[in-house]
Amino acid sequence: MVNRRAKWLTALRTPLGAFAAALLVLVLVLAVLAPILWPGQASAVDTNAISQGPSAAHWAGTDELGRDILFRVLVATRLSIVLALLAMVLGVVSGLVLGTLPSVLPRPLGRLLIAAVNIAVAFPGLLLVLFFSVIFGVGTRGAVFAVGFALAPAFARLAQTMAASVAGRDFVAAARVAGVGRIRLLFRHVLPNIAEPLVVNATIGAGSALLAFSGLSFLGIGVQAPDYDWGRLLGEGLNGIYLNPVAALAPGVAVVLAGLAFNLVGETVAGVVGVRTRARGLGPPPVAATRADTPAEHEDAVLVVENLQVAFPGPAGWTVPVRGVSFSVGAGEAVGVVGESGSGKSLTGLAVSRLIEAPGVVTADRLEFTGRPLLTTPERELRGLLGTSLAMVFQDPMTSFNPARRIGRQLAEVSEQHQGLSRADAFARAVDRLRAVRIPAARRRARQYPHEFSGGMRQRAMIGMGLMGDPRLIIADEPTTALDVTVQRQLLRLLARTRTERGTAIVLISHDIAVVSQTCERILVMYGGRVVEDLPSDPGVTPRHPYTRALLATTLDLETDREAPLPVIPGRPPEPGRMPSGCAFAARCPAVSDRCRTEDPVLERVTTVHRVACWHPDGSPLAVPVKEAVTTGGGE
Ligand SMILES: Nc1ncnc2c1ncn2[C@@H]1O[C@H](COP(=O)(O)OP(=O)(O)OP(=O)(O)O)[C@@H](O)[C@H]1O
Repeated sequence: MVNRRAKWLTALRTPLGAFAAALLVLVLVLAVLAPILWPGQASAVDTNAISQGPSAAHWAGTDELGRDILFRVLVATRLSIVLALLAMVLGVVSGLVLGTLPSVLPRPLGRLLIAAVNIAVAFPGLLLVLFFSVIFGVGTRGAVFAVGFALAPAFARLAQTMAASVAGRDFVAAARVAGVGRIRLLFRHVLPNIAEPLVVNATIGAGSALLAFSGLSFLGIGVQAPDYDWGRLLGEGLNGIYLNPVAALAPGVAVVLAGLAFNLVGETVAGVVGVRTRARGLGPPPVAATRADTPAEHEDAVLVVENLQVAFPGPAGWTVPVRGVSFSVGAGEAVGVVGESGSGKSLTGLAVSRLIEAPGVVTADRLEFTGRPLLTTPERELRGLLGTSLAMVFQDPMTSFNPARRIGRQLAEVSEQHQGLSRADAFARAVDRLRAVRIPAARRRARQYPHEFSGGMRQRAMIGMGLMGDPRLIIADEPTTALDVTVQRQLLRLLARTRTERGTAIVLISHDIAVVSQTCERILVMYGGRVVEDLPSDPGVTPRHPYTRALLATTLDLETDREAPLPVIPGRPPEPGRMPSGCAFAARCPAVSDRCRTEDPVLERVTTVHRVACWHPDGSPLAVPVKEAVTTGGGE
């Protein structure tokens, strides 16, 4: 709620938002007050001042009965706006009914309705208005119906498309399974989720209704005398345009300004409800304080990350979910990144792959991949480098591929783009890579679409896509989370084999320390956007940070007592926007001291291969190394 209010205030503070709001308020105030304040002036006939041009007494001149045109334009605001709004409401309501009925009606009827709407949308709007005004007859009521129904097909189409996209979502399927009826489904689950874009379009639609209505009145088939709206005044003004051009100009300007007010307000509302918060007005992102973390050293590092920070603008200021992460990955090394949800693991992986989009801001003292600085290398060069040398495997195998393209072609695209291979050669290479990741009948499979692959096969194909180039590093972000244990094990084995065969380094991001310790020789433990421990998974090295020990203590194994309650780490990680000034883990740490609450520990070397960020790293260390503490999980 606070977020939404802050967004509105930010939108209103932009020049466009402020102008739109001021214009709309002016139009609405005039619509309410003008007919109350100046009814006499607008209808007073002055036979001594017939069809005059602008003068001190009549700023916009007079009409053929000597009535003051400016006052008439001001008084006509109410009727023009009310009729436009009525037509808009009619259009939105009938559009919504037409657009959502297909999801409630039996399928054949629904299809018929969709076809009818599609045909109606194909007609130009003006033609529809004229068609309906012939049906509903001349006059104000007929014009409201004509404009309203002419607007309906566009809204129906919009509602249909949006309702269809919501209807495919999991929560609607869940409600359906739970036995929720179609109509209830529509009102409870579908409509609330499409309301915001519809409101935005309705606001913009009011501008169109105003224009269409003025057009009808101008043609003489809308508002009839003695009533008058802007369209009618425009028509009358045009009759005497050689005597007094301002008589036509004044209502024309009114139509344009009011139409603009509705359209601009619609755009502003769209910005608030649909578009990401912009960084504007927040000031520059916070500069990462240089941390005294001891760098991890590698002579042959593929990846060097020093003091990496990722910040996002929010309504209440910048949030910094990754706050000074430093590590390096040696050639052919497998490094695991573990931590609870929200610790900044994925953002670290995305920042390295340059996949953090604006308004997110990535800064680092050093961010180098194969010796090339990622933050300063030009975009074109970077695309080539990352396209061939870095592979990314994401968590959700369903969404990793474009559902509309064959797998083989998607793989081949990499070689066509970056290695200049011909279409046929690139496809042959794709088949070869699918074979390398053990996809059976690779040639046939390459011609299939992603939905024809199982989850595990899709993940393999994703790794195959990474192998189209000559990857020096594979970043796999929770690659096995959506897979069952057997497939998970196969995939980890494939990653390990790729590493030994090709010397590819691997960064494996996972919340599961068991998975990571089986696959990687080094583990980075992240908490609150920082690396709190960097240790080998070797037997012989015992974890020192209380958080690493807590993570290990929550790992289940075959000997876990099934009767005892599941082990958990008490408390919750801090929100990125509410980091304490001391150690982020202090509130949950069993070994906490006063110093932990006020001073943030840096990552210090305890041995040549082990770094830890803790004021009390020696307090009751775990008796066993990570690999021994974890007795189950995917193995090679
Ligand atoms: N685009 C964004 N804008 C603002 N905050 C974001 C954005 N993306 C992520 N965050 C925040 O950054 C924090 C870290 O996110 P990240 O996805 O890196 O966590 P994670 O450790 O990978 O957790 P998980 O395992 O749940 O994916 C989270 O608290 C998240 O809310």
